[in-house]
Amino acid sequence: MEAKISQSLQWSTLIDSEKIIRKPSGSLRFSQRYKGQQRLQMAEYCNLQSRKAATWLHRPVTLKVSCSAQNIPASLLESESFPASFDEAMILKDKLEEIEPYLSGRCIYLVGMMGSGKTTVGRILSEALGYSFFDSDKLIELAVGGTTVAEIFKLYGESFFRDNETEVLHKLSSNYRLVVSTGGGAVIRPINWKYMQKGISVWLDVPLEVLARRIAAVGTDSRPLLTGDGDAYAKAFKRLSTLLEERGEAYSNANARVSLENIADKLGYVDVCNLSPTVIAIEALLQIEKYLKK
Ligand SMILES: Nc1ncnc2c1ncn2[C@@H]1O[C@H](COP(=O)(O)OP(=O)(O)O)[C@@H](O)[C@H]1O
Ligand SMILES: O=C(O)C1=C[C@@H](OP(=O)(O)O)[C@@H](O)[C@H](O)C1
Repeated sequence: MEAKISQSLQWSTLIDSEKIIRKPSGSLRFSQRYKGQQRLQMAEYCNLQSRKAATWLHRPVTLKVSCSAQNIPASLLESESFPASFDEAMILKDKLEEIEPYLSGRCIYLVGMMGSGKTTVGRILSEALGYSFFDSDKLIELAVGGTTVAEIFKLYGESFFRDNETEVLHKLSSNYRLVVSTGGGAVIRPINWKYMQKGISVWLDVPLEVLARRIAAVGTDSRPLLTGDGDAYAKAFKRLSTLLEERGEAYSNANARVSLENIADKLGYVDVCNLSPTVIAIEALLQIEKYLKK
């Protein structure tokens, strides 16, 4: 595992606050899981960061979302905050500074299965970039007079929902500096890709068991394609696996892929559930950078 991490120097920049504790003296204490070469890489990285950001306080950092965009109702501008650890937020900002000039204001579209974290990670990215955040489902709900996604499916059917989804993506595509969390099924229509191609698409690739666990935890009421009787986890898992079979190829059209399994592997984690949304956002930026430099 250590060999893998030392091979990938860029991963020394992914620092989990659970593993590194900053002492009041400014020195760093590592958990038992970090050894040898890994510790050296992280210490180097942290020292560099400390010099760069000497005025930062050692406390959780809240990245605030700031929003404004053309043709989009003010009521839909998101204002939620998401707390990140000091180290994670610092690394995210640092990476952003590097790649922002190459983005040239292009929108970022997050695609992926239901529960993959498009909304959670999207908010973090938008806030750090100073971009506006939009959840396409919310825009569809507004377009249908405030009707929820679940009600739209029930009252008008899926194809009506999909037509509205396409229309929303069309409208969004004329904007700049947006991060958009798309619905899990947006990838199935080629026309939607045509609109998303004006920006950069990022696939959040999350193992099925994790998706099912997250969805079972919050319930399936707001996700009409997953509703039904029985155990919430088993039901979500079964339905999601069918959907993933149908859509797997479509997701891989995205410009960048963020695989939680790859991140966990590179960081030496056994369980992908230990990956914070900010760490996932950092990996998204690394993959966007890779795409931009191709
Ligand atoms: N990295 C993460 N670790 C733990 N829980 C997460 C993570 N990312 C998202 N979640 C949780 O999973 C659920 C679905 O996330 P969400 O961002 O709404 O996904 P999507 O927009 O892709 O449907 C939410 O309850 C959210 O809090
Ligand atoms: O996968 C899908 O087909 C859907 C995903 C949902 O969005 P999230 O991915 O944000 O849950 C929502 O658009 C609708 O329930 C259909």
